[in-house]
Amino acid sequence: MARNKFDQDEMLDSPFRFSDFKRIMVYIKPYKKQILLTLSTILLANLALMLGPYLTKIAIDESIPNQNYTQLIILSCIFLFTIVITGFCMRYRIRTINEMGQNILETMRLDLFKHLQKLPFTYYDNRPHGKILIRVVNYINSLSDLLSNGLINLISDLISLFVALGFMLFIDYKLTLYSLALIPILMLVVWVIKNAQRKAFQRVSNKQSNLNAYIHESIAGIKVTQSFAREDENLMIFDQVSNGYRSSWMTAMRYQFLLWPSVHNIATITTCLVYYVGIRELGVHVSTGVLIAFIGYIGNFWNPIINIGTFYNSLITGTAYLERIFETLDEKPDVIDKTDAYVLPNIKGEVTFKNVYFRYNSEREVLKGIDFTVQPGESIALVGPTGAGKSTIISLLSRFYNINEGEAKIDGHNIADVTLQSLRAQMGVMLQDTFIFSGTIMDNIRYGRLDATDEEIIEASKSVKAHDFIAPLKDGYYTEVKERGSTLSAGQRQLISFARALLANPKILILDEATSSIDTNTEIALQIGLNKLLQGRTSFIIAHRLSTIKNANRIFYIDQGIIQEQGNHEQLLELKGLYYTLYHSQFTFLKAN
Ligand SMILES: Nc1ncnc2c1ncn2[C@@H]1O[C@H](COP(=O)(O)OP(=O)(O)OP(=O)(O)O)[C@@H](O)[C@H]1O
Repeated sequence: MARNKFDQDEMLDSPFRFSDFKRIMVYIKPYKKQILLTLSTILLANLALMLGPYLTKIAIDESIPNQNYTQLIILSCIFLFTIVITGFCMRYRIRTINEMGQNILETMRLDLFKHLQKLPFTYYDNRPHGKILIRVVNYINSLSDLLSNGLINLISDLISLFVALGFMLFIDYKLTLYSLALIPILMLVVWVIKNAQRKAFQRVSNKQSNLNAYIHESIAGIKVTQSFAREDENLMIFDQVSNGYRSSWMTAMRYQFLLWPSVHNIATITTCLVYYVGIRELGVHVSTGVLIAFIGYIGNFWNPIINIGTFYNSLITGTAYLERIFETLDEKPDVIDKTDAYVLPNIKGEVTFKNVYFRYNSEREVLKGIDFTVQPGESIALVGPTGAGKSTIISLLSRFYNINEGEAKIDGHNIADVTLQSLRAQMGVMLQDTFIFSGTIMDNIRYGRLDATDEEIIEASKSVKAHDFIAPLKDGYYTEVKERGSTLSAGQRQLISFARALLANPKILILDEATSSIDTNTEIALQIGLNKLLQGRTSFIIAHRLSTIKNANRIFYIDQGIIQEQGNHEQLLELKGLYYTLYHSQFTFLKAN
């Protein structure tokens, strides 16, 4: 899959089908009891509310003409009682519905986050992170109304509608038929605009996602933007993306507002029709009380229909978000445990790659037949030009991606056959882009081994020379660092990640450009600690600095996805091949500087 960009609409893998509402039921099911209870209170409130016009009819047609004041007082008391009941029911309903809605959203958000944590690197490689973020935060929040109020309101409105209809039929069935005369027209309007409205909201969700992706990317790259004074250019791009969102929204609203006036106009025309017929028949077939009560019921009949129209609109909007949420949940993690995966026993650290081929996407082979065996405790330096495939080799060893052909084994266990957890738990990995999380320095080092004591953390930090800069800080190891470690220098971030990788006491240590931003003096000191630490561990070190490379037991010179040369420093120099050229070009460069 080609990488999606902020200005590219995402294609939907499978559009939302209305049968997918069954999936939502999974989230709603645990609240069956609350829903039933809420619906009962709604029914009670409706019955109480509907009694009002009927009481008015009795008062007008019987109590007032007969001057029956006792009956009038009783009717007033019953009316008052119905108002109190309605009030209590409404209060219960609002509280329960909101609580339930938020619980449903929380579960959904949790499921989504849980799933995102399992998705492979390829998923994140292929789309802007802003487009993932918007699904967990905005899209889920946008469903709030639909899943809480929306659904209950729909049922409640349907109840109101049928209760009102029942009362209307009971009072005068002819007037009731007049009230329903224009319903088919309303249904026709909904049917005609349905598809266009749905497409319009899919577009809105896409444009909103694009906007989010651009904002996310712009914030992440703000330092580069300001360094290159690209603000005006970026503002123009932002304006375009934002304008795309605005116009998609306006189009969607146009469809939405087609429905609203249709419902309102039909409601008004129907009420006029009932007035017209009612007044014409007044005194013949229809009494004043019946007409007044009927007009009351017409309101109670059309209000739910108007509300259902609103629900329908939010359903269409919500569907555009739901299909994106379900799409993410349906994304199959391809790097997963096999059904019969077993726990990798404690390893010694022998690593074998057998004829490994790999490509990130179908276009180009990045590794072409990588073959090697590394003995436990051996340290391997991977060198070679940029883009040669060095990081890819170590990504495969941690099984961040699945190998396309060939196999990788640790102590004879194929890494594809063991559980990911047991595999990764025995490796200390320090990737090229060191990541620092918000929290204290202590939290950051402890990240990979939560049960590590403070002493162990300090010891690991001392080994990698991180202690030297942490100790003098005002709060030492408890110094708060910001997200991505923006308050630390690049070298300091590397030292923290280094300590983090070591703390796990791994049998296999993977260091990708671990020391590239560390000054030479610190690196020399670090090297002494590192040599000690590497003893008894298998290590793969990607480095461009010769000092780090020279100390390795073996050096693999990688180019174009192939191990072109291997051996120790002296052997490779004697070979007078690619490594020799690299060494001499660096050496000459260093001397010249
Ligand atoms: N996530 C990815 N998706 C697609 N292609 C990738 C991805 N990561 C790397 N590549 C491509 O694979 C090739 C090998 O990349 P790799 O990162 O392994 O190189 P490297 O030898 O570690 O380079 P460097 O020394 O610059 O870090 C490169 O051509 C790169 O463009």
